[in-house]
Amino acid sequence: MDLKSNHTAPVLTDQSTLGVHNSLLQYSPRGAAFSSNLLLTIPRKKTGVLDDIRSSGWLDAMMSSSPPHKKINKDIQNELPLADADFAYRSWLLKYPSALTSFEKITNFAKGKRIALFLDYDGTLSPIVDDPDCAFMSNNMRLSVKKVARYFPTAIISGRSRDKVYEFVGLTELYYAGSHGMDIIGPVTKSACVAHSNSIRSTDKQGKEVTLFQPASEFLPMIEEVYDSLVESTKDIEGAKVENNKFCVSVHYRNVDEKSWMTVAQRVHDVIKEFPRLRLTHGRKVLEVRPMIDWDKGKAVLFVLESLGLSNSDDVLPIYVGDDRTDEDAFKVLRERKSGYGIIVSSAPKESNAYYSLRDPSEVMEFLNSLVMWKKSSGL
Ligand SMILES: O=P(O)(O)OC[C@H]1O[C@H](O[C@H]2O[C@H](CO)[C@@H](O)[C@H](O)[C@H]2O)[C@H](O)[C@@H](O)[C@@H]1O
Repeated sequence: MDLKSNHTAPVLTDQSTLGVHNSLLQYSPRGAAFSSNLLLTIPRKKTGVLDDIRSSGWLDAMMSSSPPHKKINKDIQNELPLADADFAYRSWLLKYPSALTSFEKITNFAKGKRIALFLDYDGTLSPIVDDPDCAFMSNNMRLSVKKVARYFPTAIISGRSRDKVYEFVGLTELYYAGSHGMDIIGPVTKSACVAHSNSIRSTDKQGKEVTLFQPASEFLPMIEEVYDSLVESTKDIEGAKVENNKFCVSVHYRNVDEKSWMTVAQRVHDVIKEFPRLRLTHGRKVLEVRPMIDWDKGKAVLFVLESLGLSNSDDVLPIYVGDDRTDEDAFKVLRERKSGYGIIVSSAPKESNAYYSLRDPSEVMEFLNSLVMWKKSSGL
């Protein structure tokens, strides 16, 4: 990869919200009707590091950060018996209808429009597994993504490093955005050049000319440093794993005994307090450390649409499918634009900015296959 640019990062402007350091702010749902654990609190007082961690809601967020994927007899988030959990899920479906049962409605709306597809990776195209290095997507899923990309421009928008997610997906016909959209590779088009002054021409692994956009490139040395510090400071916590996602770092605690989650939070807090230009967000059993810039998956979606010449257009229908809190930024952008649909992938009720839902990656695959069938049969 040929990288020459020295970009200036778009600066996050809401750092002083409620006078709280941004690293202590996290995704706050619109109002958790089903799971009160999802209501995250903002620290009222800061008398010490441990107080910060307890009162900031880090632990609450860590507890509620992912539905269980192994235990099937209980909804651990609410400790509801199966029948109640099922009832809660069915009630939730009234607010976020299944994209499969609403398929006709979606395609009716898509008539005469060009669909642009955005897919998150972990938990959307591949099931959540204990070892992040083994989150492989199935061959059937790969085939479905390949087919759908023949008909609709398709981009993967992941928190992973772009190289890693490409390694997992392995399809050259897609656009890729890694590090929560802070590392985007797309086609060389006229609109890509004007899409953002920070875009540069580069070459991909196949030697093809591409447009590269890395709004946080100035943070690379800092991310390397924080990665090394996090590895060092968590090395004695059994099960903790630190992943370098190039422009952000993930600290996984899925395999850490729950009794030590506080220690994980404490160590991460201790490290990032030395880096005031970094912030922390919560994912599924993962703490994500990233640059404090005004860029997220939502901005990445707009960037890709613009690069492809598909923005500002009434005849484009963007669809974004994702399962995590960081995907909410993209759902929100589509909702605010009043064009396009967010589809949340979840087997448990949770508040979202999405319009529709799918239960798990197997339903995502069914949805992608249905899009292909619809397109073929409509002869459009
Ligand atoms: O935006 P995404 O593509 O969804 O990436 C978000 C994070 O995904 C990965 O972690 C998650 O999936 C792992 C594998 O199933 C799982 O072990 C982990 O608990 C999940 O949080 C990835 O490893 C992270 O770096 C991404 O930030």
